[in-house]
Amino acid sequence: MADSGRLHTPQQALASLSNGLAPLSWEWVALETAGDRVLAQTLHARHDTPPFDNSAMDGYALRAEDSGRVLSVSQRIMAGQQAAPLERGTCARIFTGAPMPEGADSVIMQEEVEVRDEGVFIPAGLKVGNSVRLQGREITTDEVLVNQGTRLNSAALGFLAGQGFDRVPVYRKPRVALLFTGDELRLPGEALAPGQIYNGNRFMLMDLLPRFGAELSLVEQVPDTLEDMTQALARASRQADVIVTTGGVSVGDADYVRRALESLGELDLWRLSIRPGKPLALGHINQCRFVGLAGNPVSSFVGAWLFLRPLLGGLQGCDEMKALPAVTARAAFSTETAGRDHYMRVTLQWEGDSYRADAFEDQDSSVLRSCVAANALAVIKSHSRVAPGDSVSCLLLVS
Ligand SMILES: Nc1nc2c(c(=O)[nH]1)N[C@H]1C(S)=C(S)[C@@H](COP(=O)(O)OP(=O)(O)OC[C@H]3O[C@@H](n4cnc5c(N)ncnc54)[C@H](O)[C@@H]3O)O[C@H]1N2
Ligand code: MOO
Repeated sequence: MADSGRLHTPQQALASLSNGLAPLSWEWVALETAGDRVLAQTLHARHDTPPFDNSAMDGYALRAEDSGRVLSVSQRIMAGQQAAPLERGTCARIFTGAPMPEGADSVIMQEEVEVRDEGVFIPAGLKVGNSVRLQGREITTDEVLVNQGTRLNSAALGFLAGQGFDRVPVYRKPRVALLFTGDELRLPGEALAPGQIYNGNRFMLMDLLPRFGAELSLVEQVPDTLEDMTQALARASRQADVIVTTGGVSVGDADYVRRALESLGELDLWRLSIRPGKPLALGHINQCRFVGLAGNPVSSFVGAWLFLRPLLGGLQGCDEMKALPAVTARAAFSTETAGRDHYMRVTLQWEGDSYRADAFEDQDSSVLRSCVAANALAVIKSHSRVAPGDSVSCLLLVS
């Protein structure tokens, strides 16, 4: 049972989440579907890249020692063609990416030569290796290509394709059950009765969690009773790796989530010294992890970035997702914090030599509008003051 009297630090929450955290099983997937997946094995180069010496320019291939003379053109080599050995005392017309003919050791680009009736005049002083991309320049056979634990970005996909990989071993996506509490919630498209609101968190989290690698296995609205919540958690824990709830983790009369969790598994930690998102609850039901996000939309949004991203990253074997990248910016706002660290939603703009951080004026945890233009969270420590121009640390919201 978690100590309900004190507030925990975000570091304690992250430590609790990383307890026993290990990647799930892995699978082969087609390269075209592997974007943002995490590599489950280190891959090695199958061949040299580039696989043959080739020209970096459109021009003429020759022996550098022949420069300073007029050379006749003995062959023409396009990319994709095979070259014949270069005849002595001649040059070859060559194009970017075309294989170097055996015997040639340099390329001169066409803008630098003079084409005459009797041949091509090559100015003197050409250096061996000029404008030649040597075989294996990028990588050689058996060298490490991409390390296990790398999240495959677009460049990695192109690089792997360049090595002929058409499928790759990646960690399985964590299955996430997303449960919403709050009898006041309706779906867009339905009419609102007095007192009701639309379930914004549903759309926010259904978009955000897959960006962190989640596969949503269940998305459900749970009626605000202890029995319904207990049944929903039990069902979800049998099919998901992670259960995420929003709302119902504070101290209100309808806040059943913690009690339901404790009847089935364990509450590991509750309540953080942060704003927004104080009532965050962490726990588990058998092997299934539980993250209870506070219901206020901004609390859910910030909690997902700070805690679900590293958890889902850990389940996918991705160290890079342990922490958000940080930059220092100049505040374009003033604020004063009380007893909790404040994660303010800010818009960073590069101003030539530094970042400027603008904060949406209303930073209340119910105002999701404050997140719409935000690309970072400025972390303002408890009991501190920030004035315009002060340096603030900002966590970048990159998924
Ligand atoms: N007496 C106290 N009251 C509250 C405390 C406290 O310490 N003592 N903490 C406050 C803080 S801080 C937060 S944050 C909220 C979080 O409470 P819950 O996690 O129990 O969330 P709910 O009460 O269910 O909802 C809060 C708020 O958010 C709206 N909501 C909920 N779900 C959604 C959704 N899916 N989409 C859009 N909006 C949603 C809900 O209608 C409420 O307005 O508790 C404070 N209270
Ligand atoms: O912890 Mo709450 O999100 O500050 O309103």
